[in-house]
Amino acid sequence: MTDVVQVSKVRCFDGWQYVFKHPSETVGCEMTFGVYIPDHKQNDEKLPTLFYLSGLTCTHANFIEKSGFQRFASKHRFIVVNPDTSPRNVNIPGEDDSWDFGSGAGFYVNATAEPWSKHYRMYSYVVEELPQVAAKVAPIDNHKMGIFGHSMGGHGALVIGLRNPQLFKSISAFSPISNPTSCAWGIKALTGYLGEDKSKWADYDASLLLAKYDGPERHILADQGAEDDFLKQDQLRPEALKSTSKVQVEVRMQPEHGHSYYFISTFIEDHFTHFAKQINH
Ligand SMILES: N[C@@H](CCC(=O)N[C@@H](CSC=O)C(=O)NCC(=O)O)C(=O)O
Repeated sequence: MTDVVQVSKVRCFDGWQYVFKHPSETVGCEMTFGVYIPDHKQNDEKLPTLFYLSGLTCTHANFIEKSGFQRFASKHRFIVVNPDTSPRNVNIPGEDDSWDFGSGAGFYVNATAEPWSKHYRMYSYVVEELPQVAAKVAPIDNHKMGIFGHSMGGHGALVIGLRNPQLFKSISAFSPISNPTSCAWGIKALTGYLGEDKSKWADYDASLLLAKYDGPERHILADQGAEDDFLKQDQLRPEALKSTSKVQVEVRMQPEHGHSYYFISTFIEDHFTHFAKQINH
């Protein structure tokens, strides 16, 4: 028996877009996530799987409804799993007061500061619980998993991918918050969730993790819109993502593009091609 409940199922590009919900042990509330499953042989065939992390203010729905990813997931026969961006309705005073902190803004950290530490554990949710829960409803090949995301979710994908290279064989991002210890969004979130001691923040900063990464070689693809207002406000700082001997970081500055899902949908195909290359090379 499974405690995962199907919320919806829609036919899309030779596959099915599902939404599920389940009671999460990790974050202590009900969590909703999307799963796209392309048509495949029914007999025990496991499929490569991409996990997508969304940005500030998003639920599971933004990516499903706006990115057009299903066409390419179907073409490559990849499963795609995408969670919500935070716990919700957990009765923390002020949880719904900001668009860049609390609900819709979990920042993919395990909070240690009160009153957030009991529920705001999105790092462990994505790394430990979500792959297991999703595997109850989809034929995930857990040797061929990758992670990508947008903005706050791009930060989450970079951090989680770099810290868990055995789990996630591919990493890519759209307009990631690349250096959260040095931008306003990141400083607000890390102070609130982890406390004032900045030495505790480094494990959640991709640019700092890159400098000390010593795992298997990686090629990270990051697309960035050159006209993105958040880039101009210095929230994203892609220049902080430096290649190392172990990690080639390819930041593609895309002229005339902004931060929105119009930008994501324009380049989404390349992130599926990137994943295909990383798991097959
Ligand atoms: N406060 C604004 C801006 C919110 C916004 O732009 N969110 C982005 C992610 S920003 C970094 O994580 C987003 O993906 N929005 C969802 C969408 O569908 O575009 C606002 O509330 O509009």
